[in-house]
Amino acid sequence: MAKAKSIVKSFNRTNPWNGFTHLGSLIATLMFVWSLVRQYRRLLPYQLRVILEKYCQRALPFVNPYVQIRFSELCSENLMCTELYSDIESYLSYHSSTQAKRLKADLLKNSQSKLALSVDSSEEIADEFQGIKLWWACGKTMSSTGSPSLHNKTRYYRLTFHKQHRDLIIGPYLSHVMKEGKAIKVRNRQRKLYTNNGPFWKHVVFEHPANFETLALEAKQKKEILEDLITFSQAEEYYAKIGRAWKRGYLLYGPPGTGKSTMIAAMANLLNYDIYDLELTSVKDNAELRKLLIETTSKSVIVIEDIDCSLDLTGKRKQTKVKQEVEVPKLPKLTRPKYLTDREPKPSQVTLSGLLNFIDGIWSACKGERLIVFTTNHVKKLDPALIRKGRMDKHIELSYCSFEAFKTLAKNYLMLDDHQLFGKIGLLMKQTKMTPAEIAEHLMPKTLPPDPQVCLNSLMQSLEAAVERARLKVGETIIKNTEITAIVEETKEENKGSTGHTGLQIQTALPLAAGEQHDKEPSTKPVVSDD
Ligand SMILES: Nc1ncnc2c1ncn2[C@@H]1O[C@H](COP(=O)(O)OP(=O)(O)OP(=O)(O)O)[C@@H](O)[C@H]1O
Ligand SMILES: [Mg+2]
Repeated sequence: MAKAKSIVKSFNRTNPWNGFTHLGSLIATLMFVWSLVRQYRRLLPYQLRVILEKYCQRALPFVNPYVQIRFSELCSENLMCTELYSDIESYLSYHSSTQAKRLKADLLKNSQSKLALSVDSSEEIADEFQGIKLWWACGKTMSSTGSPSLHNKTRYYRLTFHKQHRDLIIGPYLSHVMKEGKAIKVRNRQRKLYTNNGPFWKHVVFEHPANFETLALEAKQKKEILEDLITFSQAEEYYAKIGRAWKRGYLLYGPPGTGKSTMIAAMANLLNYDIYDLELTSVKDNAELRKLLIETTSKSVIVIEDIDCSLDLTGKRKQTKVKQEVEVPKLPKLTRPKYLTDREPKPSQVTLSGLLNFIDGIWSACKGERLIVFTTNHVKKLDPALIRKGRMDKHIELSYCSFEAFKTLAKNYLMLDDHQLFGKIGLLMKQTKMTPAEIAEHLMPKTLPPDPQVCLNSLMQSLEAAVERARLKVGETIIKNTEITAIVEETKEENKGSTGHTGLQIQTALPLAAGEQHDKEPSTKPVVSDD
């Protein structure tokens, strides 16, 4: 600096052209050193690099072609700083793991095995965007709070780039960093399973191993569901363009043990979503339901299992209420003190319209992607308004195990692609119905290492027994039907004898054969109706 001052002085006093020459050569030297520092900074020791950078920047404020932006971890006025800082942190952690020589390693929150790598404070990372080179470094500054009780050092990331790329870096590059950082965070986060205890959510780490590969389903159905889910998860812009909230409803229905809950876990694993398992019966009223649902985060599956059992959502709520009012005798107020009655579990006041409002109204206003999934064993019991398309966009029937689905289970459980018993098992499966859960239980190894023959034999015996039971049931049904037909004929004859014509039309509801549609109630009584 002293040399620069003397050059400026001599420039004023003596020959001006001489001074220009000196000043020019000094600037050229400094710029040369500066460009060397920038280019080979990673080869220099950290301390030397910091000193050189500091002096070069001081000496060349007016010719320095580089711009720097600092992103602090904490800003008192704008809490979004932390969010931005953490986006950059995940972006750099991901890129640094292949480039940086000095990294910090921490265990991921709530994880015993996953490592989170981040850039060490003395390390610098070069990045490239559309052919332009830029550099990231991190550091610490003393916080302005000065409070001894708080961490008084604030971490920051510093981005350096050439000033001619200012617009490109401030605009598209930083949005790219934020978007990718967020996506990396989502990929690496520990997913959670939330359950509600009254009006509050509690959570545990969600680590269900289910996936679509191991799910026993017909290939066509599996492909359709997978495509639907992936299309949904990638359609943020499309949903915005058509003016619809980014949400999708799935109704999974079918007999117990056909994989409804397993499919929900597979969906969450596929899309990297959290699960909110909503227990409607413990929600006091519609206001509490609203509160719970507003608290759910983006990228989540909101599940209401066995929706037909959760509440009376069949549209007959009023009827039931009136009946209850008649049946329950009112006790004098003094019989139970208030502190006791307050603690008694009260029946939920959540109504069908409350639930519908939530699906269509408030929830739609919440930003982010969400799936809502209802499951039921009795789809016919549900109010059509609840499951109409637009609310429950996709209805998926999970039914008894097909031979194709059985082969998936055999591969999962016994590592078998084929076996001599497969043919016979296939034939038996055509004659009876068994759920994947039942089949899986037979395929579960009884010894280690597993003996496929033992497991397949056990399955075959069970299938044969089921076929035999179904045959007997069909026999009983035929006998019963013959009896009913005889009674009907007799009644017809009697009516003819007394009136000369059939004044009543008699319909017979025949009993269902074994394995018929699950939610049809079998009835053996003849239904009589006036014509
Ligand atoms: N389609 C399937 N693919 C693979 N495994 C299945 C399938 N269906 C059932 N299982 C096995 O059976 C067990 C029970 O299945 P799951 O709990 O998903 O049935 P569900 O349809 O939810 O039954 P419920 O109606 O009683 O709730 C699971 O742990 C899983 O191992
Ligand atoms: Mg279930």
